[in-house]
Amino acid sequence: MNLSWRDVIDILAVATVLYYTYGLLAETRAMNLVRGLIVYVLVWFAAEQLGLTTLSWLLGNAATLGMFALIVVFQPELRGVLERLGRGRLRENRLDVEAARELLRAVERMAARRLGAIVALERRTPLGEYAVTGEVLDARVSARLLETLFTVGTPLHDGGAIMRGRRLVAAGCVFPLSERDDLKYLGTRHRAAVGLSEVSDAFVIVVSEERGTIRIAERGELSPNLTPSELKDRLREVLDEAL
Ligand SMILES: Nc1ncnc2c1ncn2[C@@H]1O[C@H](COP(=O)(O)OP(=O)(O)OP(=O)(O)O)[C@@H](O)[C@H]1O
Repeated sequence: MNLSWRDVIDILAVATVLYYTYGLLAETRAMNLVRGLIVYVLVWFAAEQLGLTTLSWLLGNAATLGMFALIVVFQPELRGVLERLGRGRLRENRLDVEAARELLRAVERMAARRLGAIVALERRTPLGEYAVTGEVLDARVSARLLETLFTVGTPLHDGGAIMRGRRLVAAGCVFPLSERDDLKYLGTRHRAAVGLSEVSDAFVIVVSEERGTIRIAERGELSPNLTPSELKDRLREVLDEAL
């Protein structure tokens, strides 16, 4: 078989598309779907090969209907992927050192003042669908801005804030609550932090109004109480640079 330069370009292009598609889907709920689809296709293929006509007819027709259902169910993810493609940014949003320092300063002060707060750092999973549940700000992050936003009695203090890189995207946002039974003893602020980290790869910082504690929710897990310097260490993982 002759391999022409066209084939080489073709193979490289397909590999690139698959690589970026994986990068976009990894850590989102769409990844479970991809695994499910692979099993579905394997069963369908086996049914065809074994001549199980009724089963393969059923799976074939269900697949056509299923495509429409998937577009409806995963509309937020699809929109997020297209938005990212449009912005030409397929990579993770990196926090910069300056924004991280401002964030740390704000969290430390809010914990000391017992201002309840919840700040989500967007990474690969787009959080645009949650940003629009609050007030879209698109402001440069500063400690004073964050502290002001979470001051009790102000219109935006209820709900969570979302950071994308060095920008404060929105505040007063409603995050999904975790349904985990073992977290039912927690209040809604902490359950919302865990809930958002279950459906995305966001790094969510929660300051408790009652206790003045700082905790992080990531990948569906809530950390124990952290000191500001422990939070700084954990932030390095998101930052990937010295703080
Ligand atoms: N779905 C949500 N998304 C974002 N923020 C939320 C959500 N639900 C509640 N909150 C925030 O949590 C606050 C209520 O916190 P609550 O006391 O129930 O929780 P908590 O986890 O015990 O927090 P704290 O320790 O600060 O009291 C609300 O005023 C609101 O600001």
